Amino acid sequence: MFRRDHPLFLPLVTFATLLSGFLITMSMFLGVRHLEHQKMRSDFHQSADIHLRTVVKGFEDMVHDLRTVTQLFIAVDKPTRDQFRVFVQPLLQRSPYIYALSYQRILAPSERTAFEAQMRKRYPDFKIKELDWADASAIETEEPITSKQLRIVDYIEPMQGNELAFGLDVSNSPALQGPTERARDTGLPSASNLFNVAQLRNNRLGFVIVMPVYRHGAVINTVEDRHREVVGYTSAVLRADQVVEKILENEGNQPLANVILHVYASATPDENALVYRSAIKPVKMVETSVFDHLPKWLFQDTPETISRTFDVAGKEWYVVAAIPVGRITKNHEGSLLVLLLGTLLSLFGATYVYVTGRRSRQIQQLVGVQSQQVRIATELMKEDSVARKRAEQALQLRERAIESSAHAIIISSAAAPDYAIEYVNPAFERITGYSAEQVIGHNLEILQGADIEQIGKEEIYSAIKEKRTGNAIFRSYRKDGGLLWTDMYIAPVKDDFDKVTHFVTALYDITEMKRYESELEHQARHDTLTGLVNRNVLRDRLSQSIVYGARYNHQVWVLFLDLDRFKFVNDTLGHNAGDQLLNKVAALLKAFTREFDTIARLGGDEFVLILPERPEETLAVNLIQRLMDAIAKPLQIEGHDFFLTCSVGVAVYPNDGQDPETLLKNADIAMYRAKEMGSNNYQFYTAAMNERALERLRIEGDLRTALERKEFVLHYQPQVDVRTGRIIGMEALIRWIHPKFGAISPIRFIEVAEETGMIVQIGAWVLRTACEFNKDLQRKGLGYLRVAVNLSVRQFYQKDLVQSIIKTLHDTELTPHYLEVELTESLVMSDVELAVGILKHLKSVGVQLSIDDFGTGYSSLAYLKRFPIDALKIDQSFVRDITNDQDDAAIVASIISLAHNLRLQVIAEGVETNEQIAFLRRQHCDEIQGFYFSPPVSSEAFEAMLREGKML
Ligand SMILES: Nc1nc2c(ncn2[C@@H]2O[C@@H]3COP(=O)(O)O[C@H]4[C@@H](O)[C@H](n5cnc6c(=O)[nH]c(N)nc65)O[C@@H]4COP(=O)(O)O[C@H]3[C@H]2O)c(=O)[nH]1
Repeated sequence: MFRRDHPLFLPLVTFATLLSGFLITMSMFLGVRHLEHQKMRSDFHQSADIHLRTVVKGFEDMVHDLRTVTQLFIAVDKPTRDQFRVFVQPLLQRSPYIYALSYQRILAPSERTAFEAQMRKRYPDFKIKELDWADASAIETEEPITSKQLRIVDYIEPMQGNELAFGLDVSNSPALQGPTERARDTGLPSASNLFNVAQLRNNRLGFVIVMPVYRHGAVINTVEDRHREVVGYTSAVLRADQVVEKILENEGNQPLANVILHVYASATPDENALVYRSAIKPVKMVETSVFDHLPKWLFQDTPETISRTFDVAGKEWYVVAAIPVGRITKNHEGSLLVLLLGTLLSLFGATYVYVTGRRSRQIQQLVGVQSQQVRIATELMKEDSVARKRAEQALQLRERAIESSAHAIIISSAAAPDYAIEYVNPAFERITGYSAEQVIGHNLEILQGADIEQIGKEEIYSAIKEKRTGNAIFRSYRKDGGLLWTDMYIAPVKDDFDKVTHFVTALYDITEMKRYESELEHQARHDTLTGLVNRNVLRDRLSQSIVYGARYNHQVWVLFLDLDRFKFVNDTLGHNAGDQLLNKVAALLKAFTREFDTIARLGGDEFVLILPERPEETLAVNLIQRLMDAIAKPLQIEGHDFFLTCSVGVAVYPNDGQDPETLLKNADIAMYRAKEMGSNNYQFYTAAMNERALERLRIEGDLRTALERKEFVLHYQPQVDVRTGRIIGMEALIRWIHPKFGAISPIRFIEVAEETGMIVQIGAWVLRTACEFNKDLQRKGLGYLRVAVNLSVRQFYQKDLVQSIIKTLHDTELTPHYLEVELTESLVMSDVELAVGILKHLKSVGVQLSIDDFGTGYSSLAYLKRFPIDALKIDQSFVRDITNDQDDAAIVASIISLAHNLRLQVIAEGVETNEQIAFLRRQHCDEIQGFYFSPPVSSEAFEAMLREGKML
């Protein structure tokens, strides 16, 4: 077009250099930027998904809690106010986002007066309240507004903060009408819209979920049955402005910095129904701007959103997560660097071309002599070669950048049908294990091996065909056959004539991410320690078994299995040993069950088995016994022999429940009953157990404060020397004087204290009080007696047991010799080596040691020799029949002679008659304790007995 000496030649060449430099830079910048954007999106989707799931799960748990409360009304006919309170308290603690749990009782107008009179017995000022629903804050008088059926908020917890709702007639509430009718007609939980809830002051918005309670035992088949039989509703009140925040807090999910979360109590994003917003700026759902016509990923500011609707007890809610608007530099350092370097190189190149061009022209003009042209030409050639060298260097730089990229980069020909690979970088060789020679000339499909049917293939082939960029995820395989998950990005490369000659492909190794993803999924369904399924899967499987059982008229057995004294293995040998034990039990259970049975671990030492009945295999009770026998076989852990037993509760579909929750709850109750019966036991669920379970709950709740409130006292039972007839010792026995239920036997609460760990404080109090009392008797000159104190399992394995006994003796100034520690036989036999060590330590302090309930456990006489003990206490079950059962008489006689051979003292417990004393005396028993001489008595009565010198 222009000759070299044309005035426009130089600017044009400079401009062309600059332009091509910019074009190359831009295309590299766009490519890298696209990859960065894809990564950012995938990170956002991952974290947003976690948040959305947490919110949805929180609402499901809330509905589940309400179902649990309703279960109380199904399980117990007309539960009392106190039962309700005890039952819901743990639920409220566990789910702090619930503002109140209540029971609304339906009353006919004629029952109103009687109901009020009944309530006044407990609440003297009680009146049914009516509310002007147009202005929820105004509570008005006792005159009824309507003569329709009433719905009174009868039980409500917690009372504090909900006083306004207590006794309120909610039958006229416009907000509750729809949900209540829906719940009544379906039997399912039903949520209201947002409205000004009465007890939430200052017109605060809230919503309520209600669930119907039908008459106990009613048969419900039709909607008419539901209308007739409904007697009330359970309900949960939630504060709109707190519920989501508390769910996130409760689940331990801190709001993520890179996600904005909005939750609406409506099916669409209605600002009036917005209940939660994690950032100040609202999320713009629709953005229209000039950028809409350009690819989205080019502009960082384009918001990403994920939204979904979910069900809250029959109401559709809407939740949206969005990515916050970020700085242009954030997450895009790579592309910006490419842009910067590219621009600099382009400018440098253009300047260089311009300067060299101008210089040569100047020379031309200056010399202007034909003869010098040769020299100038030579000069120019030299400079040209330098320029070429520089250009080569720039090219080498780019090549080196590709060579040192951490990700695999492949350049393949655009010629169909092979699209043969022409170049792979070292990262490709490292990631795939193929050398460049092994893949050059082949198609990229070499990486997929035989696994050719893959979803991403179509996208990549159409991108190649349409000559555009494409992205897909593939299961690829390394040369050694190992699975390699790859995220593949492909982009066309054009020549100077705009023709696509090659494709450049970037491969990201996402194997780790995929493994993590599948691990997460596995973890969500399995117990990490044992690999057994977890609670979520258990529910699904149980539902399936129930459907199967209903269709073929088969039973389904749900076994709730809890290991006895497992906590002590953990406490004494450490968690590692505990874990090994759980794994061994899991393996035992797996070996024991059939292919279609399900075994789940619920956490801790709790396992659940679902055993569906099959036509070829009916379920029989001896199955449970076999299972228990299998577990009872000795297990070797860290060189220790463990004799582990378990307690099993069984609930049977369809008799003991029709849904997974009820069956699991009832199997759990039955398991507790089995434990109460003395461990190593199984029990089938019966309706009566429910009452016991409630009582247990009550005891557990009150026991926490009993020590503070000084509700415990010690009674003392004398121990008498058979030869002299004198009192030589006493056993301290604890009594709980409950403010409401009166005296509660230790048999009923010691085990609960043991399980909850409260026994440690209670036991310390017993020890101190007994030592103080004994020292007091000595100071008063009433003799030097021995006081025996019972030690429970958990106390025995307590790390600082010996130190705390030494300290108590020191504080109370009692000589160690006058304290006797009683341990049960089964306690010391459970881990003989450990027990011998602790006993020796105790003995070194100077206290006396005795084995209680001797004869009931499985003592081996060989072991008995190794224990540094002073006395054996023969269990009262043998003593009871010594005068009329020859076997018992023989057992007692041999225990006495055995003990004497081992130089141990013998105390007979539960001695009630003169004949028994005569027998024991003949057998040379050393001491007796029992009602015949005296029952356990208060400290004052015991002191009086000593003063009057009572003798046998
Ligand atoms: N039928 C009959 N019974 C008699 C006779 N003489 C005494 N007894 C009762 O037999 C039990 C003896 O205590 P134990 O075997 O250690 O059994 C105790 C002990 O295992 C536990 N216990 C009591 N106090 C404590 C304590 O402070 N700490 C611990 N860890 N356990 C305690 O509770 C169990 C029951 O205690 P109690 O109800 O006080 O029951 C006491 C006592 O009242 C008799 O002639 N006939």
